[in-house]
Amino acid sequence: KEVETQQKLANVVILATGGTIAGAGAGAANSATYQAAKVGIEQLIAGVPELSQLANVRGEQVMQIASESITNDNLLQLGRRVAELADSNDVDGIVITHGTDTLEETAYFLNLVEKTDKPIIVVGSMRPGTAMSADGMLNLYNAVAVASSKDARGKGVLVTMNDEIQSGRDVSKMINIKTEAFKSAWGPLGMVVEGKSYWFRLPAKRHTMDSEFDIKTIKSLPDVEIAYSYGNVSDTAYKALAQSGAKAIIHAGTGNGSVSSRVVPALQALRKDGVHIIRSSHVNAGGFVLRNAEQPDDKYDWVVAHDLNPQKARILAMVALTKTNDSKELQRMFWEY
Ligand SMILES: NC(=O)C[C@H](N)C(=O)O
Repeated sequence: KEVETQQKLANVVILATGGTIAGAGAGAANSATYQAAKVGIEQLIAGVPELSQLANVRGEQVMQIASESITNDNLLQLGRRVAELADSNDVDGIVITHGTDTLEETAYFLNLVEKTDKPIIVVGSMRPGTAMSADGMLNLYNAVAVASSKDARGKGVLVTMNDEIQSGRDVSKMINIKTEAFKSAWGPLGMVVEGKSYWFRLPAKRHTMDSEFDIKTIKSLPDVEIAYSYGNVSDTAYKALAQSGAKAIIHAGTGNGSVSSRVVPALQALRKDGVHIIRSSHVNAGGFVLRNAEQPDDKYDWVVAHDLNPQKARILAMVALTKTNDSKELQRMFWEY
């Protein structure tokens, strides 16, 4: 009987990358002072014995780092391993444990490049496992629950934090000191309660199976950098980034991606030199940048990031530039993904 139940359970692989979910502090009161990426995957799995009721779970330690230190090479390495597992007949779902600082970037990257409809869930925690009211155990339990559910197939890469199921494309870390840290301007897709998922909406943008990008054909990612805008901003950072070899610069703009008159001439000149200028917004709750609003993008041959925040715009720009160097194609991709 027990063997029968075991066989009926989905096979879920947990790929561990580090972060606070694998963090450890000196004492239970240390919810914010701790070291990330300390605890190994076997210990994480052993810490949530209830996982075995949800799925046949096995773990792999892909890397062990805090997510602010993730490089493009790390992204490619992780993406390739996810693709291998997704191709395997004995894997039904994949969970990635990840630091929360760049979790939204990795989730969006995988959402663009993984050609599978199997559930891929990225999860982290805001408190280390050693702290009182640590959130990692339940977040991980929820991630495995969603990864093993048939309902989660074909919905793109998902993020389970704070009981919510978020689209990896839309979600962003909005605050760094609360467990209710991850939000999307367009709302969560669903909720996980006691290991069961409840869905309310679907992603509208192209992803995974419907994406024109494929991790298997991406050899490397081009250099795309971000320059932050504010009152009295100068053009120094933009010029320096271009000089160091950036193929595109994401303008992390004020308001609806507005550009200071002190910076406009430099950006026009950089575009003439072949660097793509992509206007996004760093407003907190979610930007919304439209073409030719604020700046004449058609005239300057610039691209707008629409609702993608600067760090997500960087991810799409890197992936898009592996396919095209045409600004009109880039803009199409920014509308579609
Ligand atoms: N909460 C966290 O996971 C933060 C940590 N710095 C990381 O991203 O790895």
